[in-house]
Amino acid sequence: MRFVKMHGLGNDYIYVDCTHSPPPSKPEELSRRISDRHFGVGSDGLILICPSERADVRMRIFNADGSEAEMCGNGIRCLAKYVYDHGLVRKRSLRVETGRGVLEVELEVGAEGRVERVTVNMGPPILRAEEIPTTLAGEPPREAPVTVAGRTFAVTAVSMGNPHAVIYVEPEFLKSDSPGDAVAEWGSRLEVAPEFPRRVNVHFVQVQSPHEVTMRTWERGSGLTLACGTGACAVCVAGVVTGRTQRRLRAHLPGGDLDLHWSEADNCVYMTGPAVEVFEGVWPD
Ligand SMILES: N[C@H](CCC[C@H](N)C(=O)O)C(=O)O
Repeated sequence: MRFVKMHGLGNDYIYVDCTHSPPPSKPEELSRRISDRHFGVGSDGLILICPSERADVRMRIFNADGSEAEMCGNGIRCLAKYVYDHGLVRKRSLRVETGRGVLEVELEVGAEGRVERVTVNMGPPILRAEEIPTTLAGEPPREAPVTVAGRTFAVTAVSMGNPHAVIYVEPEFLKSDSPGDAVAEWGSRLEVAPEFPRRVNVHFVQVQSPHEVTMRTWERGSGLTLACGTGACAVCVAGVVTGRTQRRLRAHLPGGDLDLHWSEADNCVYMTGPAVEVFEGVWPD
């Protein structure tokens, strides 16, 4: 099976072009095996590029643990780059079918004729607790207490098609060495908190200014990642509903920066960032 390795700010996935060949029979199992960073290729998960009857192309995304997610922000930017650069769809405005519906994507093509940066209309945030889903109260739940292993966190919950828990922290919490990694220790516990019946992506955020944050992520189904596109969108929304940051936001993630805008005009969240193709390979069938 031919694959392409791509990443968005170091959030790396294995991409399989299924537009002219049948998809893998067991994508959940394939994602677990191919994502393993020692016994497989190594990635945060698997993304299938599929035909669509509603859009130019369809994206299916599987986390490293094999669970299928509704949406992936870094993934959709790379998928759009792939279909343009590889000549599948030579348009600079694309429509991509995802688990949360059809999304509009705008491509920025560089001097060599390849896509370098992508802007995605990620759609409106989902704020009703039962749609996130969460048992926390609020629309959305704002800085609501969630206790895991005896420690209570103030959680703002938002969905971008997939569920997100946003927690504002002091700078030292984000350091990955002092001692051990608090993001991994507490993110892994919060991921499976009973308040989130479908688990949750967990983001720890330090506010620099009303237009700038630093964040680190523990992803549902993949653990620590260098960036999370839907998570950065959720952080943009959480900042507005908690009054901590503005509708235009730059998020500094370990893998780099994303620019977010939660538009007042259409209630949609726009995300802009890079997409990189690293190498092609063949996985034994
Ligand atoms: N782990 C996520 C899917 C990947 C999202 C992330 N990589 C992004 O860039 O949005 C979930 O289970 O909802």
